[in-house]
Amino acid sequence: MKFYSTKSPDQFVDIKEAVIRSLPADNGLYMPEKINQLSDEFWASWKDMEFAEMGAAVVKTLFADAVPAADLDALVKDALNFEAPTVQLDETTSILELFHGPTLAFKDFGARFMARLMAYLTKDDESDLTVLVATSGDTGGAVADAFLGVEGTRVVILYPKGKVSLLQEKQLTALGGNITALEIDGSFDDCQRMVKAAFLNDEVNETLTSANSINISRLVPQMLYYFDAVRKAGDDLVFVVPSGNFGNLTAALIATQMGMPVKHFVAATNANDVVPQYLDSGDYQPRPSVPTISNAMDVGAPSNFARMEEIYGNSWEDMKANISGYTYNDEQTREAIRAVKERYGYTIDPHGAVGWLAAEAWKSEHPGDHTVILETAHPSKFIDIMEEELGAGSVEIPERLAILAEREKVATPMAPDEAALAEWLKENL
Ligand SMILES: N[C@@H](CCOP(=O)(O)O)C(=O)O
Repeated sequence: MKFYSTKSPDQFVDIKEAVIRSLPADNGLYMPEKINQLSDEFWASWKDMEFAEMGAAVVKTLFADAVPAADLDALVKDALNFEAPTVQLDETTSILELFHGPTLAFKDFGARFMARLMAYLTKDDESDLTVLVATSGDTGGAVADAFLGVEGTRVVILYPKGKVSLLQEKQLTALGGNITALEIDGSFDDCQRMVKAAFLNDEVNETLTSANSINISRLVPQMLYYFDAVRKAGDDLVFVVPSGNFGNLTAALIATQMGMPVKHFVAATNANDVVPQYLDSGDYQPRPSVPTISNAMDVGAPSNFARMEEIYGNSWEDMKANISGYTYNDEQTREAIRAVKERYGYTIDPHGAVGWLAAEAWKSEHPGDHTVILETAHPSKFIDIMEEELGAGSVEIPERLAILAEREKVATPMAPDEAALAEWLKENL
């Protein structure tokens, strides 16, 4: 199995180049040369397998001979040591809880697998690896946790000053060791732009690798919880995906290309609604992001839109036949947090609340459809918002997060400037 850049479909690289280099020199995104179909044998037994076993079967099919099957098997099973349970709110509404990993967000699936795959692919290399990552809230914490203490690696996290929650910030800045945080005086888009510029800068990119969803290996394990939900709840589901950089939805699209049955996808966004607007108009206009209470989705130029276009052969009509977009503001999100609690007794985080609103909107137009809302992070990560809406003490903070809350924040301030990052990398790597 080889990989090509969305901007150079005739040039191929091997898995090591795709995963470690992460961003092609032409600034496209890597895609597998071919999406392999799951076999009849898989479909005959997938419902009887353990989660990690089924996940390993899917990953082995997608990556084919790029990594020996026994090694991939071990990597996936070691990474996926937690579940993605489904909670049914009513007959047509389920929540897919993706926050049971170590940092309480869906990013743990991708980050844990990616860290293990990178270690495997570079085991014979002499030079150290610098993992550069931009975050609007959850990715940074998951990547830091996945690489913490891993010898020969250093993680450098860029996050937008004042635009992540207090507990998310502690996950980025309080671990110490091989984790360094850069606090950028700008937006997530500035962080993402600075990271991409560093990859294209030959003076600093030698040992850099990306842990954002521009890295194809981040997306692969994110397919697996969709498969799990389908095998538990049926093949006519409508997945409602709270979206920012669109890696989560892109992973689901790759899963459908491998043969996973699904009825429809709903992309739910906050005010950063570039993709829903595209789905409405056919006109893609990335623009600077605005801060919201569902901060992990504050993305104005979603990286994975290029992969989505590739999957649909640049056809707006085909994309909108499979994906519908809905968008909500903060006031509506706050109301939804209260409504879900009152109606179902369920505590939903601001990102899931945006998803719930979109699910309600979809069902008002398609009564009877079974919507599965991806709950991308644990509500305690947004404790201030949750307590404003549901009252003090309404959400318990799991111990692994509470411990970090007590630690000191350590971050280096930086201007939202590509040259400043390049200078810092030259001095510090
Ligand atoms: N939503 C993300 C932003 C980065 O997206 P990624 O999926 O490309 O890592 C976050 O929480 O940091």
